[in-house]
Amino acid sequence: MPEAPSDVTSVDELVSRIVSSVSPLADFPLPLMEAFGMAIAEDVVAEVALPSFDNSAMDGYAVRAADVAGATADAPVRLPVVGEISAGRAAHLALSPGTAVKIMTGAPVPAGADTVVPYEWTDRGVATVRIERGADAGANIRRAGEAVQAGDLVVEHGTVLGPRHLGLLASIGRATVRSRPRPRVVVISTGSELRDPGTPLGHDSIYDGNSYLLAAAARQAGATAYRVGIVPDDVRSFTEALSDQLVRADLVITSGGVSEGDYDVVKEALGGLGTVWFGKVAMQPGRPQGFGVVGEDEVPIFTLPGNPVSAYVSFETFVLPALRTMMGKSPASRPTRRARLTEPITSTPGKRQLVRAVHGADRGGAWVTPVGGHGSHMIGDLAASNALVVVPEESTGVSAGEMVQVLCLDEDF
Ligand SMILES: Nc1nc2c(c(=O)[nH]1)N[C@H]1C(S)=C(S)[C@@H](COP(=O)(O)OP(=O)(O)OC[C@H]3O[C@@H](n4cnc5c(N)ncnc54)[C@H](O)[C@@H]3O)O[C@H]1N2
Ligand code: MOO
Repeated sequence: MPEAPSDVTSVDELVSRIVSSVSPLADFPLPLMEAFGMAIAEDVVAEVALPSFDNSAMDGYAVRAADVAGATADAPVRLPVVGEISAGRAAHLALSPGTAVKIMTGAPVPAGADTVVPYEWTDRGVATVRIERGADAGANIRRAGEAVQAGDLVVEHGTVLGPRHLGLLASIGRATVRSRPRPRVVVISTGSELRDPGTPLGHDSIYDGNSYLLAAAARQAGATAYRVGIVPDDVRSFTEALSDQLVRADLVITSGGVSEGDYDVVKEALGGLGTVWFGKVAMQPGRPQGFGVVGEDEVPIFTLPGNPVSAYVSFETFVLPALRTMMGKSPASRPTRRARLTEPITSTPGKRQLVRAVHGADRGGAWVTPVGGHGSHMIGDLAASNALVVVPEESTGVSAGEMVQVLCLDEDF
């Protein structure tokens, strides 16, 4: 039966509430490697040109093109070698007409030279060199400013820094760049039935998979994750654990204890504060949700449902946009891609369904195949999937062969 609209919040409404209520973290200068994967919060203008001086592209001899013009194996040119310049050990040499200077790749071209003859065209002579082929003026010389000019805008505000950006920033001499830091995310699992992996299980206990699932998802999103682990279904223990953790948190994620049970500790502990909303979202899985702020610093908190698939899908739908907003990354939510559905999906109208699936591509284009069943405890299916098919709220089902919207979970964006 479709939900009564007054009872439930739509996914889009909650996402936009979340995105508009979290703020980007303050930016500050970060050492380059710490800024890897983060959005830069400044426009970077090169203060130096690259290359910063004319330099050789080859190991060989710096000469004047006119002096070697017409050289052949049968009619070689012989020039005295008057010096040697290697990269990083360059004397200020000037080349006189009719002479050669040995030069290594990257070394500054001496004044007076206008070309470099590679070793391969010579006898590699030390005192004199026999040159068997001429070189055009300008050949094998990398000109100052050819790669980047001083004053060029090299990295734009908002760019997510990857290896190539870091290489360029270091090359123009930047040791730090203004960037927003990684949000510090604290992950707390609630449930008296939970045990740590590696410890014995009782007949009614289960291992805490969620804190690993969620901490890893937070890390994959670019955050620093602190996995606090298990807190039992006891309001005092939960409140203590939460207030202990708030000092190091930019964002808190809890799992479990938010539905209608008699021991739903998260709801009980936070429900009275008035700063955390609890409700139902028109989404499957991930119906019970909570979002708000806690503590003096008003740290955003997401109280995700305990079923593992629900917790993960809720992270993807609600926490990821918040983290990306904090990091200054855009878009906040993962963009969907279109793919051809290979098997039918049934759906009840009134809620958005996010179906675990495997996504791939062949010569016919992108395809997506649902994995497993609907149950939000089916973690095996979750691990076997790499995508979620988004079945819209109004849909009554999708037939095989139709095009659908897909979230590709392991793709960077
Ligand atoms: N009467 C109702 N019952 C339930 C409703 C409802 O509307 N009315 N909603 C169901 C839905 S949908 C979900 S989702 C769950 C959410 O429950 P909670 O968030 O309160 O979570 P728990 O009850 O604590 O646990 C649910 C389930 O997940 C397992 N779990 C919990 N934590 C972990 C963990 N860290 N690692 C692995 N598995 C975990 C737990 O053992 C339970 O099996 O509520 C439904 N009930
Ligand atoms: O919504 Mo619960 O998240 O169906 O399993």
